[in-house]
Amino acid sequence: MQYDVIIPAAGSGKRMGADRNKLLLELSGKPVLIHTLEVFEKDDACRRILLAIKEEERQELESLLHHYAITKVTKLLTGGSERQYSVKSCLFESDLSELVLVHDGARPFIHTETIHKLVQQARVSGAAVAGVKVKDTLKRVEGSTIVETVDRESMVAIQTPQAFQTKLLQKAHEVAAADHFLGTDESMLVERIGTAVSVVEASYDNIKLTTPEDLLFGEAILRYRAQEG
Ligand SMILES: Nc1ccn([C@@H]2O[C@H](COP(=O)(O)OP(=O)(O)OP(=O)(O)O)[C@@H](O)[C@H]2O)c(=O)n1
Ligand SMILES: C[C@](O)(CO)[C@H](O)COP(=O)(O)O
Repeated sequence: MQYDVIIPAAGSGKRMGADRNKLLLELSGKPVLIHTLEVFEKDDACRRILLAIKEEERQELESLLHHYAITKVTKLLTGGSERQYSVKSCLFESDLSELVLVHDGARPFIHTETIHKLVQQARVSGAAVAGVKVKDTLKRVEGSTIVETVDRESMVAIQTPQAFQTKLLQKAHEVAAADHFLGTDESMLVERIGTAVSVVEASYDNIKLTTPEDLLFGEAILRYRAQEG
């Protein structure tokens, strides 16, 4: 089944501590965002990519898209001050596919296999998100004091992509806006309107490049994949 993907890329990367949007930093000589876009460019099931950007980066991004022959980005939309607003800026475009994925520009290592599992699941149940089992022991704290140990068997660490029937995600965003609710992912918005969201097991290497050491992990993932072919 074909899908459209919304890629929020309008952040500033404060936790990365670089002097520019972290998506423009290079991994193995190529901007992070291009690594992410290439996954969807190569996936035949992806019909088009809607990119939320910062206006001041429009020119630079347009020339990168041209240079790396990314043809599926049909529109660069102006993002917002929060990730949720950036996603929303793309979500009400005309002629969206029945199924829409949201994927962070900052997660360049997503596997096509995971994308297809999500599409398949969302087609059946309406909403499916990528996640992995938690590996660490989890504790709830107050200040620096442990209050309890959380049962990790029932915990997953949620990633993107997150796949939804488009009308469902549009409704979830409209309700969130009316309630002035701000979430850290799309699933939260869908959960709060009472729709069940399925989790599809993804990969530990689908990391989000967030803090400086993630760039080292990212280089290692690319080296490993190059060796593996
Ligand atoms: N106002 C925002 C904030 C974030 N994003 C995007 O959402 C994704 C995930 O966000 P995050 O990793 O938090 O990126 P930043 O907001 O850039 O990082 P930070 O919170 O450290 O500033 C990134 O692709 C980022 O570009 C966005 O489109 N618009
Ligand atoms: C959407 C997300 O990637 C799921 O793990 C994550 O919540 C985004 O985090 P952010 O740092 O709040 O943008």
